[in-house]
Amino acid sequence: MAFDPPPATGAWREGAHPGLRRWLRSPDPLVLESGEVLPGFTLAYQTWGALSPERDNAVLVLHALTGDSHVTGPSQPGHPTPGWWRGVVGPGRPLDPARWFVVAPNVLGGCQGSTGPASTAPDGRPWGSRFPRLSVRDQVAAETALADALGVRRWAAVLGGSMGGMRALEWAVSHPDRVAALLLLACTAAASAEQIALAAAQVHAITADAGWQGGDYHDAKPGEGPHRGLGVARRIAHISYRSETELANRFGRAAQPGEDPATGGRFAVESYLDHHAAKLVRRFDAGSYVVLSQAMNGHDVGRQRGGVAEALRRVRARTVVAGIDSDRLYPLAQQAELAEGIPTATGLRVVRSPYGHDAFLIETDQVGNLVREVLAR
Ligand SMILES: CC(=O)SCCNC(=O)CCNC(=O)[C@H](O)C(C)(C)COP(=O)(O)OP(=O)(O)OC[C@H]1O[C@@H](n2cnc3c(N)ncnc32)[C@H](O)[C@@H]1OP(=O)(O)O
Ligand SMILES: N[C@@H](CCO)C(=O)O
Repeated sequence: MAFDPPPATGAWREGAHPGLRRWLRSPDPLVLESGEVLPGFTLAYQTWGALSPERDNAVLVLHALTGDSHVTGPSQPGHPTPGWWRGVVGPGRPLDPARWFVVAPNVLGGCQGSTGPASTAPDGRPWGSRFPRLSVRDQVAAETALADALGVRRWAAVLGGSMGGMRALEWAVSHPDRVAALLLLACTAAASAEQIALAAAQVHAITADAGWQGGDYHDAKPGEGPHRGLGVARRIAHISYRSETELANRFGRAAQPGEDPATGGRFAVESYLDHHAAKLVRRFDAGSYVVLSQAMNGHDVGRQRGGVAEALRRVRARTVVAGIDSDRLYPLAQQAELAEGIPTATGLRVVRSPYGHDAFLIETDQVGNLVREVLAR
């Protein structure tokens, strides 16, 4: 991918990729929940603002499945999409870098600078199929190392939506003393049967593509990787990210202009999904998609902690939990469970939107108000 991690060395190393990304390489082996060991790892990250002398203004922003460290600002070299929360983070916005030190890492297992299946293993070849299975806890363990390296003892707030919300929750449960405030958006305490099923179907779409080559396609010529499978996965996923009502109102049974479904042409909604599939295939690694999907499927904050209710009781952060009224992928009942189970939660906030799960990226006014609420001391 565009930002392959630097080679391992015996010490912490820090540097910058082209564009705005920085990276930090841990020399320490990361013992994973599975018992496997990752021999050192790199996390790419971006920051905005400066850490205060008291070190009390750091905010960790955690991205969703196909997001990355580029939270705000225009597109940058090697990355075609502008910041995914540009309406929330920036001068004059709810998370203003004049006041807050905003830190956004690319998740472990990702493909925008952090160690993942497309990265180079110590033997000089891509990890590919040899990349170990990760859990959300492993990803947070890597982020803990980043916090230590940046000198952040306690986050003023940890914010996350969807997969980012899983990591935010895991931070607050595994390190209650390191998270002062918490925003959990459109996420869950444990992946449900339906979420696992949908993600598993997406993983099968990728691994059934001949271009997958057992996961060892990273040296293949351009166009010979599992791009068709990744495109099918994105189509399935994108349907779940939007609401039935939105799709009905927006596209209905309309044909794509210039095409006739009766003679082999596409419906407009098909063309829309084709567009999103093509966009993702251009910017995302299929191996990362599989690793991250499996990590989300394994998410259960109560595992080996006496169950979800017991785990949620560990949280000490001032917590705002919010869901989206039209989210069919992460339905409101899941956020209600979080709001009821976290002793320091202020109840359940509901984002009103026709857009479904993706509203956590689209409804920036409502999300911005939630961020303000979390940051108010
Ligand atoms: C937390 C994270 O970081 S997650 C990462 C977030 N970013 C992404 O996932 C990028 C992919 N995009 C998305 O998921 C969503 O589009 C969002 C949430 C970012 C934005 O949603 P919206 O603003 O509602 O965009 P929408 O889903 O309507 O898509 C608009 C695109 O569809 C295209 N489109 C609309 N109708 C059609 C059609 N009939 N045929 C083909 N394309 C179509 C538009 O031209 C537009 O293209 P562009 O994005 O290349 O300019
Ligand atoms: N559109 C988001 C939804 C998943 O939360 C993404 O691609 O990451």
